[in-house]
Amino acid sequence: MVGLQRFSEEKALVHEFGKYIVEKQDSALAGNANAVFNIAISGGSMNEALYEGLVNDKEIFPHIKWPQWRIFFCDERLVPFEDLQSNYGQFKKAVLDPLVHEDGQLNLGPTVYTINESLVGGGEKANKKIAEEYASLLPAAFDLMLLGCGDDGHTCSLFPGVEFNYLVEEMSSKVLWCHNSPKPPKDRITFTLAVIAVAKNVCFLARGPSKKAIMHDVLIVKNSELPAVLVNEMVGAKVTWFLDDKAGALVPKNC
Ligand SMILES: O=C(O)[C@H](O)[C@@H](O)[C@H](O)[C@H](O)COP(=O)(O)O
Repeated sequence: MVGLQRFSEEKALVHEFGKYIVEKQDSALAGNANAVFNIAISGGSMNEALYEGLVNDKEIFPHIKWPQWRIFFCDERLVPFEDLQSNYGQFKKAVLDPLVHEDGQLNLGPTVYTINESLVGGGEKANKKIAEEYASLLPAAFDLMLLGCGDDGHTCSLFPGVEFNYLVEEMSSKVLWCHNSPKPPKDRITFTLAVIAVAKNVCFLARGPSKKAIMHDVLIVKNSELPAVLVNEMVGAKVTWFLDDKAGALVPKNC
């Protein structure tokens, strides 16, 4: 059974989302000054929530131990970092750049693990190498994984449909090259379910009316053809969903 947090106010949602992340940080770092917090993040609307809930929230910001953070991307588009489609590029603009001088001080940043940009555009062999190299950087288990859910039920770049079974069914590799993403760009890398399955905590964030139907399919119908449902089934009690009322309009509040 997954956890569900519901909000009618966006401000309350991002604040509680920030609090949840700090709680997971604190348990990862507890009692060990040399410990690190391994966190994996998704692209899209996640960036704005991370900025609002962590950097721009005056109550949360002082509790974040940025130098101990190790940040990875659950999926990445195989484009140069300055391309608007790059998840790292977007995260840098939305979170890392404002973080540097937030609160009138110099904040020593987290360590951020990107794909090897020098291999981008190198064709099939290079794309597979990007995935392999990225897999070799991953920790044995993430302390926290922050996921989004597309309107079609995809998460990371694990899409529903038989043509994507090669991604969803792979359990022996941690990161794969996705060569046929239905959302541009078609070339990406993605974590596999093998990485998600061993994460200590998994958190989904879904906001806005475009998520209404899919949230019903994921949380009520539990259609197991949807990758987001596979995550719920595999990770169970370690999963928490943060939903606003628009996304959760068809999900009863007490479910
Ligand atoms: O790179 C990506 O495309 C994302 O990592 C992807 O899995 C995202 O999380 C969902 O598409 C939801 O995105 P939104 O929250 O923007 O709807």
